[in-house]
Amino acid sequence: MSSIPGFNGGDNIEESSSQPIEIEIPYKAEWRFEVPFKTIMKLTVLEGTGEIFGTELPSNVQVQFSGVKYSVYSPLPDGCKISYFSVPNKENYNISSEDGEISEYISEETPMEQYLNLHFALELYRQQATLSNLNNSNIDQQNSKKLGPKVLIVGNQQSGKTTLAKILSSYAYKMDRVPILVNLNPQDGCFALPGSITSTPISDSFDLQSINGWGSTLTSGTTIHNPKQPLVKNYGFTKIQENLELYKYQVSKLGVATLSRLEDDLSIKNSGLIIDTPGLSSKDDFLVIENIVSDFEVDIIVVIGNERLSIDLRKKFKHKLASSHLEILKVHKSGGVVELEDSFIRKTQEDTIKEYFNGDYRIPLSPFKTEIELKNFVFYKPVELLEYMSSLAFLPAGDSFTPETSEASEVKKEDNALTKYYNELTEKTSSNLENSIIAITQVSDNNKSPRDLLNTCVLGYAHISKVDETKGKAKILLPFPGAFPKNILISTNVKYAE
Ligand SMILES: Nc1ncnc2c1ncn2[C@@H]1O[C@H](COP(=O)(O)OP(=O)(O)OP(=O)(O)O)[C@@H](O)[C@H]1O
Repeated sequence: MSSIPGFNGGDNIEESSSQPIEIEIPYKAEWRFEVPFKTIMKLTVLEGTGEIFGTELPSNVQVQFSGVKYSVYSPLPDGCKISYFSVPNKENYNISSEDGEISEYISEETPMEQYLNLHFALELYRQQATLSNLNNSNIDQQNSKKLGPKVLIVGNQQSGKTTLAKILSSYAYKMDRVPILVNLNPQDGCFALPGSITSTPISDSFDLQSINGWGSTLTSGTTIHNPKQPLVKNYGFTKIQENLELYKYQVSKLGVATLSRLEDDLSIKNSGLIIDTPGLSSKDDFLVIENIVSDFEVDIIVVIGNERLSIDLRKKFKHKLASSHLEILKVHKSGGVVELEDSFIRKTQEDTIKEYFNGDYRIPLSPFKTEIELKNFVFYKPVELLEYMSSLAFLPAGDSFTPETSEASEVKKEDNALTKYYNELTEKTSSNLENSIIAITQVSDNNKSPRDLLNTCVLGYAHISKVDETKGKAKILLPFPGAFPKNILISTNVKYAE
């Protein structure tokens, strides 16, 4: 690994841009680089073709990155020549835990060819689906696959799952497909904010320069890239263990909605799904994997670099494998995958939230600040399951088994349906609300049906920056101007300070 000559550590921030460096990336090799948050790398492809996780970089156009660990792959025999230099990122210059140097190296050992072969195998299934949907009346209904492949990517934490999901969806898009990318890792904000799970038809290339490299969300104003229309379910935490029941519930609802989206649109139907997951690799996680397989009618599981997991999954799903309802494939983990520190993940989450409200250097947005009267709004909060379990421990023995008459018990059952998922916030205090990301649901605030609240999608997000308990008011930030909808709001456990 080398560092950039000429980068002087910030003694003179204004003048410390480095000398440009040119790199020749040989055919089928990748140039891996890490840019700290306190540095901006400005990169230009001078000759040939270079792609970052399947998305081609424009030729002779400068792009910039900060706080990323990426690689430029050279897919064509002409190779790829790039030039880059760095400047300090003044916004992040005070991060003391990292040094400002870019690290980089060229690797010829990359699994990209294997990933490309996997893409072509998936493309064959897409062609079959396309053909069978063209001739739908004449073909043997039983044997023809009418949907594109529904691919689930699993593996250890930080094994390159998201990267593979990016590569497969980018390559599919390049072949004029519109796969739905499903993100089931609430740690990432994929066309939404962290704390959500999403499914998004990919009808455009990813915007590499945006945070996480996905692209714009549906916020205000025009955007450089065609904004995607994600289906967003709120989970409210960034780790699935915090309320596994709520997570599984939301995954299953997202599955239903995604499969019906698939049926609605022929090009999506032919293209199928690519599902990214959080690290699910131990036997305890098998139930979650099993749920996802059935919720999304998965027909291909791709295991990244974990032989034991792929063997265990084969045992688990032996009936589905025997009846050809499922295939399990194993691919190599890339040597370029980096283990991310918690502080890096947290900073990326903060930047995702910031970009949602404020845009980026290309299109700055002007978020809308307003004040609301708390008593006019209904807030719920996702339950931390551990908290819920300990509250149950205080119940007098036998209470929950008291028999009840049918009508009253139905009403109670409906009320109870929510208790392990969401609680209504009766005290709208600063400790409950300040610095929280608020998910705006589609449910109007006079609808108190627990099921509707559980089944709703997220319309958008707001941020509460200040709560004045004495006045009963809160300062709120919205990505768009206009009246704040009187819908039920969910105060998530995702925190952000402006
Ligand atoms: N070939 C590569 N070269 C350089 N960096 C890479 C490469 N592949 C992946 N990375 C980086 O490694 C980090 C981890 O990869 P990724 O997010 O794909 O893993 P993951 O399995 O999805 O992680 P998680 O379990 O946290 O969801 C990311 O910052 C990613 O950009």
